[in-house]
Amino acid sequence: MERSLSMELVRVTEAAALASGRWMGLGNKEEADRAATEAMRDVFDTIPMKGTVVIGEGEMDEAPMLYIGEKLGNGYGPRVDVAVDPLEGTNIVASGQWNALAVLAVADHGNLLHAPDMYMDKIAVGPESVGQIDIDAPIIDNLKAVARAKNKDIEDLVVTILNRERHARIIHEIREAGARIKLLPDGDVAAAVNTAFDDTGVDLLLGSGGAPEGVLAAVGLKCLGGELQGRLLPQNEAEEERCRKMGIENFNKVLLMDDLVKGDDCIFAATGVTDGELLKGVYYKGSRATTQSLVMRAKSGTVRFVDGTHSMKKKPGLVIK
Ligand SMILES: O=P(O)(O)OC[C@H]1O[C@](O)(COP(=O)(O)O)[C@@H](O)[C@@H]1O
Repeated sequence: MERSLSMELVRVTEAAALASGRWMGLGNKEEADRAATEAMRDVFDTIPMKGTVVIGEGEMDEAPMLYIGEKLGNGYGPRVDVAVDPLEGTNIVASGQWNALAVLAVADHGNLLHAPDMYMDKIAVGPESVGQIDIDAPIIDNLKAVARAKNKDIEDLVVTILNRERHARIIHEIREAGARIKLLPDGDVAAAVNTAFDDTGVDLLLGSGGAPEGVLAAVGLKCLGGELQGRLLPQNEAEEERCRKMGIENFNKVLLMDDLVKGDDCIFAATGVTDGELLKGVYYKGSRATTQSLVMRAKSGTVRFVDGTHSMKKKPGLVIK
């Protein structure tokens, strides 16, 4: 993949963030998501690539755009697989909370896990703790290993986990071990990526969230030299069947980094929609708006933060609401 593709792709997440940020706090997650999806779709067609959506807004009959199998790009660049979440954290935007992102990942054709839309158990850490975690080990062992790797006491660690009833046992075990916790209302892609940045103050992500989000986070962590381990959690026979349809026979298998995204020819791009620990959200002032994005390429290991100032007058399609 050409390295210039990363800078092109950040325009896609910027557009989705600019469109959906307008819906912050308005209590309408569907419209916020629709705005992000339409804006993302429009810009994709200007990007020099032959892309196919492998993680998107749903199957062809469920989603009008960015559906699995949809072709993206202007047809002239590399053949790539694309994972998108135009608005990661629809409820976050609707209620004006933290860490909503417009996010995508691109990898060489055939290199992204075609993760079905179901839960995935996850453990994610930044570079210092790579090789130290084990999704099958007791929580306390993982906490001890990460504390050792980061030269911290367990009491110094901060674990992020979605604030869900299904996580009651894990939360109890983390508290028993003495580590601190950040309970998230939503948004475990940002939370996973945050583990790779000291400034965010977050050491580990634990618990289950969306499987598509797990693949997106794995690409982000691959670019940052971190690690995510996952395991699909089909809840019923229909979900097991969906795994098989996506080519996943052994859904109990622990998914390691190379199962989630093969090789290192992959790009991750995200733009903040609402403020987060890592990225600022969209700010509007008159006819201008500012964005902050993160764009990274695993092959080169380059991590870029991109601040954008946009003239909304020149992007009339984005003055949505
Ligand atoms: O809300 P659930 O069912 O626990 O699902 C968790 C998933 O939902 C999210 O919090 C937000 O997803 P949406 O943007 O689709 O609302 C993800 O970050 C996370 O992986």
